[in-house]
Amino acid sequence: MENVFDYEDIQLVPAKCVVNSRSECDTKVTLGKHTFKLPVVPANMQTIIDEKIAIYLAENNYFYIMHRFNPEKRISFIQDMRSRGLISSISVGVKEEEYRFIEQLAAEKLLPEYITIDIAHGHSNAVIEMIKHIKKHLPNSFVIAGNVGTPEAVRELEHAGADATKVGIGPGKVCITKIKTGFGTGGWQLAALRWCAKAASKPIIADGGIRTHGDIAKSIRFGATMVMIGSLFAGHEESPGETVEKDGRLFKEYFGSASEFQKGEKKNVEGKKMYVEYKGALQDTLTEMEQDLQSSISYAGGKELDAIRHVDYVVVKNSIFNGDKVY
Ligand SMILES: NC(=O)C1=CN([C@@H]2O[C@H](COP(=O)(O)OP(=O)(O)OC[C@H]3O[C@@H](n4cnc5c(N)ncnc54)[C@H](OP(=O)(O)O)[C@@H]3O)[C@@H](O)[C@H]2O)C=CC1
Ligand SMILES: Nc1nc2c(ncn2[C@@H]2O[C@H](COP(=O)(O)O)[C@@H](O)[C@H]2O)c(=O)[nH]1
Repeated sequence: MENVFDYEDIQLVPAKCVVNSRSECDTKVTLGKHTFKLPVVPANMQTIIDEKIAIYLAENNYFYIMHRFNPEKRISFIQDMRSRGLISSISVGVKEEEYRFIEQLAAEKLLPEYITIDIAHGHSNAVIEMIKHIKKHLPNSFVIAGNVGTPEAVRELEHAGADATKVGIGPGKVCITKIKTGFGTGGWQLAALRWCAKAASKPIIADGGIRTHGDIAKSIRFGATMVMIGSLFAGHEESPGETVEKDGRLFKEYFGSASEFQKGEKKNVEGKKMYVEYKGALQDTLTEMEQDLQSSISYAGGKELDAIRHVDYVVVKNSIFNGDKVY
């Protein structure tokens, strides 16, 4: 791999505007059989999403993926979503009990629309076997498999039956995989996304490393259909993490799914905890993301997300912020 770069090293080049107002630009995206308001999904982590947020997102036509860290609640979660007429989108791991869980869903005719196989090193036989198992028992569920960081992995998981792959090993804000193992796409996630997208024949979800709303547009330019985001969704009123007060300011916890706080033990720890300043209502962030993305589409010279995929870009190594901050 040559010419690696990350989000902060890239600027997209504006094209002639074809709208009179940014409100004319449409941020909708289709994944599988459903169309969603934004090409963005909050990370399937315990301090980012819970059942209440999942219901809110589904009711308001945003994509969501429920985490897998309360495995005993998944059946009732699917039943509840179904009784409300909402999409079910859950996560699974690859251990033996997860095979029985998939069989139980099939036996009870509980058919989630989306199932995400969520493990750290997704380029593995464990994931390939789980994709096949899900496709055998729940052939109509849309399977997202990850995480991976190479074209070989994308091709192998697609070949095994995955409907989408999730790209990103170690670029996350609470991730320490890159430090503890020396491996990953941290620092070159955007280039890894481009590399993987060139090999993909199905949608890619870019996962981790998004620090600004402009990074969503950049992900789409480099091949993502959808973008998974943790830290920007942490710290909201609705966020499940603990709230703490420090020097009169409110913060909420955000911890890694492979941290000791998630695992309850210090074994194979590859994640940490941080505190994120309280951000207010989740909907305000979603609305701002939509507006910023509408603006991105207008700069791309189009009316729909697809326009972003065709713009030129320049590499401006580490210089776009010039010391500026958004807030
Ligand atoms: N996107 C990212 O960069 C990363 C994300 N995470 C997140 O942390 C959570 C926990 O992940 P994970 O530890 O995979 O989940 P699990 O603890 O459920 O592990 C899944 C299975 O994969 C095995 N496994 C895990 N890592 C490796 C590896 N490097 N090589 C071989 N086998 C492995 C585990 O066995 P054993 O534990 O015995 O090895 C276990 O059998 C997930 O939500 C994941 O998304 C974690 C790290 C990186
Ligand atoms: N290496 C680790 N990665 C993790 C862990 N928990 C979650 N994640 C990944 O991070 C993204 C979110 O990234 P962000 O930059 O938007 O905050 C998430 O979707 C996972 O892929 C972990 O413990 N270790």
